[in-house]
Amino acid sequence: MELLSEHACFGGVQRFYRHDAQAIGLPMRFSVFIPDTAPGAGNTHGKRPALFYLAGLTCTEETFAIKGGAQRVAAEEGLVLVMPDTSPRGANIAGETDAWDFGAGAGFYVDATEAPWSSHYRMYSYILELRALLEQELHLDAARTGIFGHSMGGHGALVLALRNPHLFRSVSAFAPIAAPSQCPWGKKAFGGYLGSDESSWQQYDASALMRSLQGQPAPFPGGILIDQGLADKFLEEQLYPEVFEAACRDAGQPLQLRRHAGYDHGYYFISTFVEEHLRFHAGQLRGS
Ligand SMILES: N[C@@H](CCC(=O)N[C@@H](CSC=O)C(=O)NCC(=O)O)C(=O)O
Repeated sequence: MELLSEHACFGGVQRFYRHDAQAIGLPMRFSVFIPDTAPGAGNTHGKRPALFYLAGLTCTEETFAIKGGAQRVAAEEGLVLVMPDTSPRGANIAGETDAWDFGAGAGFYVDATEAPWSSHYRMYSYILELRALLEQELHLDAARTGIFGHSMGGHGALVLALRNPHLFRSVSAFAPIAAPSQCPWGKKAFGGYLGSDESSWQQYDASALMRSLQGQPAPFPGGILIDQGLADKFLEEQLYPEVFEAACRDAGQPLQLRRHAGYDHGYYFISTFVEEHLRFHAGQLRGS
């Protein structure tokens, strides 16, 4: 891991790194907030609880660090924040930067199976690789790691958590793309990255995954938290929180889906409710 820059922040440090990502086959950037750099500070047996944040379309490893306003509460709760980039960069695939909702900045946290994307666009595996890397390098506590995200990153967080509840103990989202197989963003991304066989899309669709869990114990008995603004211009066409809500109800998965009048899709909305997400995760991760 190459440290690119670091900045003192709320008694801890906000860092930016680059590393060679095996899943991607290219260098990737990510940022971390470490609440206290003293060895063993504020954590158990020298291991730090951590929270991954997956950002949305057009974002980078900087977006949440700059706009989310999360570091003060993360410092109070002793949580490491991990903020990966949202796609491979510099894959040099024709058309990669033609659209803001597909290609660069729009990796959708899936492992592409369709050429030419399949050579580098493997963001699902990349997040798991980064988690394992930082467990070693930053002494993250494997047993106390949570995940959250926004929009495309909310979709990624829900999918990564639902498929790996043994790796992520808590999950929440802001305005997630909750049923991507059914919306234009998801159809475009899944069609391009995974091909036209929609059965292969279901493994990356949080609502489909939740439906498949009916009859099994709820993977997150402490609940899933979702905040959604009602003035969000993408709500009706792209997000479908009600589909995920119904799937949770049918599967017996506790869900707090909070609908907020007047809030849109952007970082003013996220920064308003981010403290409650951090406290929610800290509470879940503190349990045994
Ligand atoms: N360029 C788009 C708007 C793109 C956008 O709103 N991106 C969101 C995530 S959307 C789903 O993943 C975002 O987080 N943007 C970063 C920010 O700083 O707000 C358009 O023209 O509408």
